[in-house]
Amino acid sequence: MNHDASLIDVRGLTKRFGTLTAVKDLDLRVGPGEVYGLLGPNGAGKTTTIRALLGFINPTEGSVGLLGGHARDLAIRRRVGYVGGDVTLDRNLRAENLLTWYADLRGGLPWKNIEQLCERLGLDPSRKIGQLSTGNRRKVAIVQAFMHDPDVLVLDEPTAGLDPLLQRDVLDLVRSRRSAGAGVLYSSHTLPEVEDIADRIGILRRGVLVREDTIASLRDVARQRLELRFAHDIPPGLLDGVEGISDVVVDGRVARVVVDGSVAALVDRVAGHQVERIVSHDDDLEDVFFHYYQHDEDGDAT
Ligand SMILES: Nc1ncnc2c1ncn2[C@@H]1O[C@H](COP(=O)(O)OP(=O)(O)OP(=O)(O)O)[C@@H](O)[C@H]1O
Repeated sequence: MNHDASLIDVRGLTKRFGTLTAVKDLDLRVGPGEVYGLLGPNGAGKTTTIRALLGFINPTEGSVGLLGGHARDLAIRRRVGYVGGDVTLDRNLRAENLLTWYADLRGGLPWKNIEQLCERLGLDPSRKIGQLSTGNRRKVAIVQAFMHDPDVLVLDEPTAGLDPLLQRDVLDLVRSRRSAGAGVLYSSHTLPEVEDIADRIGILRRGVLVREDTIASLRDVARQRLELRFAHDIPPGLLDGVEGISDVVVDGRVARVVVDGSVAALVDRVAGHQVERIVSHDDDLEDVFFHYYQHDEDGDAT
């Protein structure tokens, strides 16, 4: 196992495509045994960062370090596992042939390792890639990324197209590598996907890392949306002036509110009014962005 302080070490990365700055002056480090969630809306620069890190494109400025070297060094590449956002695989190959090819690239691996991973994910490796469903093709990509117990994992939206059970399996695989000391860069659109697994997260917006923090701190800026369903029509004014709630919409027996912080005042107010059901939705990432940007006038990349 590697003992470098940072397994992933991006310094001052800027990538321009013509006049567009896709990533601007990005610093990002991932240490051993750490999962870093890289979040951002479409076009924020996540994939560009990853492509630069893996040496697929050259930085305009700055440097990208992997395992104390560069991804173009084959000895380093062999210790990295990568799942790309777009999985393009040769449709005529059988999954097992493709996986063997990847194993050979990495200096050969026991087929038993690959078989175990396929079993764990419920993938039949004798099928042709072209005959597999989108989710099963993604499993092939996941098997090749994890088959060699990599010291660094770079995962660009790895669970897109997978059902929730498989998403959980993938997260378990990530956890096992983390326990073994690997560093993981995990890009996603959504906070819920990474919040259970990431140790730290960074939010990219228009190529700029506008926030880097632990999940707990980030959650502080997320608000909670509640839907309360009453047994009877809601009395007029019932939800007026409740501390910490806003955006109140009352429609017959249903009220929708946004809660900032504690729900105590709201619960006190509706006590005795026969609330039958309360459904809670945490803010999704876009809402967190929105909320966050209200306090971040300088977070623009351009
Ligand atoms: N090869 C390229 N040539 C020109 N522009 C590019 C190229 N690659 C990316 N871009 C632009 O750079 C910006 C960042 O794109 P990138 O794919 O890194 O975002 P992303 O955060 O991964 O988005 P998504 O979540 O949609 O995959 C976008 O505006 C995109 O159009």
